[in-house]
Amino acid sequence: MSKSGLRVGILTSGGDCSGLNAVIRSVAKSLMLNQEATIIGIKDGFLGLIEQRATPLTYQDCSGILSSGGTILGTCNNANPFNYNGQDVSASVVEYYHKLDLHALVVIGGDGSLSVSHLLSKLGMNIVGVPKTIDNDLWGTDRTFGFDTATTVVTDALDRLQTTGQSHKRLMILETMGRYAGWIALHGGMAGGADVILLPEFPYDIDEVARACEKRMCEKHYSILVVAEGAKPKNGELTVRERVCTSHDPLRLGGIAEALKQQLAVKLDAEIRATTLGHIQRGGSPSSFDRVFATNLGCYAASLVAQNKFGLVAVIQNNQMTSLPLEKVANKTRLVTTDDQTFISARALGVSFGVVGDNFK
Ligand SMILES: Nc1ncnc2c1ncn2[C@@H]1O[C@H](COP(=O)(O)OP(=O)(O)O)[C@@H](O)[C@H]1O
Ligand SMILES: O=P(O)(O)OC[C@H]1O[C@](O)(COP(=O)(O)O)[C@@H](O)[C@@H]1O
Ligand SMILES: [Mg+2]
Repeated sequence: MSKSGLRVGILTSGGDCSGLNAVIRSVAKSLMLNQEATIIGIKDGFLGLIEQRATPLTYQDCSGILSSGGTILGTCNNANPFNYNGQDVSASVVEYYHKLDLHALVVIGGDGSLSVSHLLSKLGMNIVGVPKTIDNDLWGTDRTFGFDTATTVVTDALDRLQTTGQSHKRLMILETMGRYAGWIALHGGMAGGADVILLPEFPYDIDEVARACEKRMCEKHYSILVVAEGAKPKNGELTVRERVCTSHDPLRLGGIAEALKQQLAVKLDAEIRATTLGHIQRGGSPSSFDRVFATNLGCYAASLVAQNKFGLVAVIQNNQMTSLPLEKVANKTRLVTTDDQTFISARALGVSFGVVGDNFK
């Protein structure tokens, strides 16, 4: 046991993203170095708490992982302690937390995981949350780590699609992730110079999309369209890739790029190719921005633990680290709005969102 006797658990939950290991390293090293804490790694998110799988992390375990993608702890996006195969196993999760003799638990997760964390903290667990997701859709924080890396992947893909699209004079469609939020498509699309960006927040009019593509094809003989996986036509449905019935939100989105290609093919006299980036956006080494940001978040979360401040989420607001109560963040998401500066810039540059006039709603 460490001199201070402080025992802190850590877990990663929900879809992985680049920078998870940077947070684990930062939380663990700063608590070990400054509080002489013992760090207990919980395996596979909340599943590890349910199935009682945890192991101490040594300083060495947390070294050399800053640049690696994924999570050394594993993760899970369908293990809800309040509904695990139809049963509420939250009491045994709390019991296991006490059995591990934890002073606190750091949960690195997205909207779903932070909602679970809020419920567990109401049952007496000392929890500090660290927001993660490539989707950048968490309420209360200006951004999440993993997002910069994901948009960098989108940008690289668009640069590549541009050269091949230009050579063949084609309309190139790229589908990004993001669930019901358009942040990845908006930022990736802007960084990659897209002509048309379709977001979940603003259902598109297919004739307007066709008009915008045709205009660009006439002007420069090729065009780039970015579509978020959660985008849908006006009065239309989401495009669903699969259903994970054990998940709190069973829908897995995907396939809109191919669907759009079919819809546009009958309206345009142009060759069209569709690409879906998928999990490439989630994997691999974090960008330098995400490494530093994730490290800062981890250190801040560790400082909250050291000060016995629990039931909180470490966030960034106006470039300052601060914290918010879990209950404020739980069950909320942050979507693109028309007053977002990147959206405003896109409109000023003539990017089409497939919406007629100013009919954004
Ligand atoms: N609103 C919610 N209330 C309770 N549990 C939830 C809620 N949303 C998701 N969960 C559970 O939280 C875990 C992670 O959720 P998920 O949405 O996959 O990831 P993320 O934390 O990245 O949003 C899963 O075990 C899921 O069953
Ligand atoms: O890996 P899965 O289960 O296919 O889930 C895909 C979803 O996870 C994400 O990559 C990340 O979402 P979360 O951060 O909320 O887990 C979404 O963009 C995407 O819709
Ligand atoms: Mg989520």
